[in-house]
Formats: sequence, C-alpha cells, structure tokens
Amino acid sequence: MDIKNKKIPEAEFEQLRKEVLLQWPTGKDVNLEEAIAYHKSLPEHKDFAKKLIKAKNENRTLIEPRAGVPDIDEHIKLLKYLEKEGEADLLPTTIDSYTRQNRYTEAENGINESIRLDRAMLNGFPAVNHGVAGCRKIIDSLDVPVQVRHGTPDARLLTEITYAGGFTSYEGGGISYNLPYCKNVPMEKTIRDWQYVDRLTGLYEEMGISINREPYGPLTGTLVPPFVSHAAAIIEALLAAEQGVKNITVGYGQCGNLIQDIAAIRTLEELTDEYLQKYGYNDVIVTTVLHQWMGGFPADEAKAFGVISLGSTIAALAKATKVIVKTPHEAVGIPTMAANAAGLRCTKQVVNMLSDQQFQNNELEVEKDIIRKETRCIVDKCFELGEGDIAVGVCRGVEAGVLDVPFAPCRANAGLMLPARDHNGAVRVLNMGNLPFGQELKDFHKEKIEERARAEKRDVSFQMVIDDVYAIGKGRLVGRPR
Ligand SMILES: CCC[C@H]1O[C@@H](n2cnc3c(N)ncnc32)[C@H](O)[C@@H]1O
Repeated sequence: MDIKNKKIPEAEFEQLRKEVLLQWPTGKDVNLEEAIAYHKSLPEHKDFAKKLIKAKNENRTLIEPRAGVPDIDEHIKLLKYLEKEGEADLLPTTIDSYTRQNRYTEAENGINESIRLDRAMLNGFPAVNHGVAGCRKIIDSLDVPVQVRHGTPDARLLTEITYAGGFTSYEGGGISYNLPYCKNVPMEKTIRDWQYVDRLTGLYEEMGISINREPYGPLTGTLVPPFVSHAAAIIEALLAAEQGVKNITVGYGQCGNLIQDIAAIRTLEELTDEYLQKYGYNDVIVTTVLHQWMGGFPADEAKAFGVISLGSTIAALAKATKVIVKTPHEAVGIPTMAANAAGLRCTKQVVNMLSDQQFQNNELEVEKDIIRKETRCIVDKCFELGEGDIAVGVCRGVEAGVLDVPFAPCRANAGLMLPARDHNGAVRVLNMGNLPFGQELKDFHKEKIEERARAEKRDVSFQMVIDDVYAIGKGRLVGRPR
C-alpha cells in the first residue's frame, strides 16, 4: 500500500466513508450534517477542546480517569459518580477489547451476556454496537466533556459513531495504536486508517466542531525513553494536522525520575509546536497529558496511592494540561467505582497543593536539552528516510530501527534499542541498536549507565534491563542487584 502525507481528497474520502459505514448495522445511523447540528446544540461546558484550551491558558492541570462498562445505564451511573465523587474534570469512555479488534459480533454477545448475568462481561463500552443513539444518551446525561479512550488499530467506524454520538475527544494514532497494540498489522495500514480518522476530524472542524485528538503517549509503557514517545507523538501530530486537525493533546507516560519526567512534558509541548510551525501548521493548539505510572503496580492500596501521588506530583510540577489517573486497584484489574474515584481525589489533592508552585533548576534544563537533541535526531531522520514525506518516513524509520519502541509486540518494530535506568532512575539507552545518534549523545548515555554500574559494583549488562522491568513490583524504581 503506498501512502503519502497528503489530505485525503473529498471524493476519495466519501467513497471510503460509504464502505466504513457498512461494516456494522449501526453505521447506517451516521449522518454527518445531522451530527454537526447535534454537536452545535451541545452547551459549551461539554466541549473537550475548549476545556483543554482554558486549562492551558490558566496553567491548570485537569484530571481524567479511565472508565468503561458494557451497559449504557451502568456506564452513565459510573461516569456521573466519577464526576461527582471523583471530582473528574474530564471523563472517558474506555472501549472494550472486542470492539478494539472490530469484533462486533462478540461485543454484541458480550452485551447480551452482561444483561443475562447482570454483570459486566466486557472490559469496556461497546460503542459501535450501542450506536449513535446509545452514545448520545451518555453525552446528554453528563455535565463534563467526554473522550473516547481505546486501543484500536482500525478505528474508522468507531470514530464515525462516537463523533456522531457527541464525543468531543478521541485517543489514538497510526503509530501509537500499532506498535504497542499489534503484531502483524503493517504500519502503512494503520497510518492510512488513522489518516481517515483525522480527515473526519478535519471535516468536523471545517463544519465548526473542534474535536480534540490525543495520540497515545505511553506506547508500551515499559522503559520508553522520552525521545521515543516524543518522536511518535510529534509525527502523529503532523499527520493529524495535514488532515485538518486543529486541537491536539500530546502525551507521555511517567517513567519515574522526577527531573526527566518534568523535562519530558515541558519539551513535548515545545517540540510539537516547533515541528508543527516548521511544516506550516500554524493554527494547531497543542496541550499535554501525563499518564500516571503505566508499569506494574503494588497490590497494597496504600503503596498504590503512593505511586498515584508521585504521578500527580509530576503532572502538576510539569504543568501538564491533563493527567490520566490510575487507581488503587491497578494491580488487580478494572477498578470499582469507589476505587476509581479515590484515585481521582488523591490526584486532585496533590495537583491542588502544587498548583501555586514552580519547579525550575539547572539539572532540569540539562535534561530538557538532551531530550530536544534526541527527539530532533529521530524525527529529522524519519523525514530524511521519507524524502520529505513523514508518512513514508515513519514507516521506513520503524523498519530501520530509527523509531524503535522498547518491548513492542509489532513485528515491524526493530526491537534492537535497549533501555535501562541510570543511577538516579532516569531511562537511558544501554544498547543503541540503529538509533542515528551522534557521538555526543552516545557518550552521554554510555557514561550515565557506566556510572550506575560502578555504583552497583557490576558490569553494564542486559541484566540491568531485566532488573529494571521487575523493580517496581519490588517497590523500587531502579533494579538494583540483589
Ligand atoms: C493502556 C491503558 C491501560 C489502563 O487502562 C485501564 N483500563 C482498561 N480498561 C478499563 C476500564 N474499563 N475501566 C477502567 N480502567 C480501565 C487499566 O486498568 C490500565 O490502567
């Protein structure tokens, strides 16, 4: 499949839409003009993009949980509870795994089983099966904006239905929902399918409805260095902007070292703006989101609140526009309503206590400069490989191991670059793989990891990576030798 980073022509897009809307019976209820009129009827306080812009202008960090259950009324009850008892500023609708794999028949069975057994038999909300009317029931019942959160490689029908259903923010992208979520789906396919998502977003924008798009920041959520997730986020932002998206939230998964995480969020917004301006997209509003710790969680709830509090601290000090909140049930599975609300209140408390404080020091500036150099090296190399076309360039970049996501299941991912923590817990590169770094950056990483080896009185080795992967389960950040 040949792809290019060009806005999909109208006639071609209309033809594609006809095919997509036939993928499940509920697609027939999607009518673009009627959907636009529905969005225009919504009050401003239900507009996700506007609420993010306000928070950005006021330098505030909004809190948002993950949440999704199969039954519409139960889902509304859950989201109302999280808004009221959890003090959520923004609400999600987390989509179930069958829908994420376009397995709508199984999702339908899951809905019926949930009714028969009177308990959730899906791990999220099956929005395609519930259709436009089902989605609108949610939007009409709540008083804060609602975002679709998922992990869908081919999300075209899900987008059509949830946009028409009144959702005003949508997570995902052709890189971030491929490399961490797929095994055999070619990058070209997901890039193309997400150009559809972003073209539809651009169409709503051109008709007066600004829907926020959020590339999925954490990727595999395991020792992902900031420059890797930044490069993916920036490239997805560029691909979205080409299709007409004007409101983008770029994301990052907390890695654990305070300085590196704050530097990551601060540089993420700056670098995304830099590349959007550099390639002529001057009217895109960029916000940021920090995902609280995406790695293994302690089962002990008090310790879990400790992890949640640290993630809240990072988000607040970094002045992230938004933070995605974890719960004290993370170690066991999908949280109860009460646990989800408790994670939100814990986060709200920390964010409020830090909202009047600034974090600034020289170490932070050094880390920001490293991330800038690393990220530009990856993104610029992808442009070079694509001979100026970043859609082609990111596919070639993944294939060449230039954009290399640690522990990604996707066969296209080179998996040659190996990360490990340094003596302070910052994520560094132990094995460069095919990263196109210059000698200065290579020496920086080598020295940081050798510093840890000396402190731990052991050689630099792959064992450090293994120890780091298991460290959190043992209540540590750095995987120290026994
Ligand atoms: C990449 C996202 C993983 C996170 O997404 C949470 N998650 C998944 N599905 C639901 C759901 N239906 N309700 C509340 N949280 C959910 C997991 O716990 C994990 O933290």
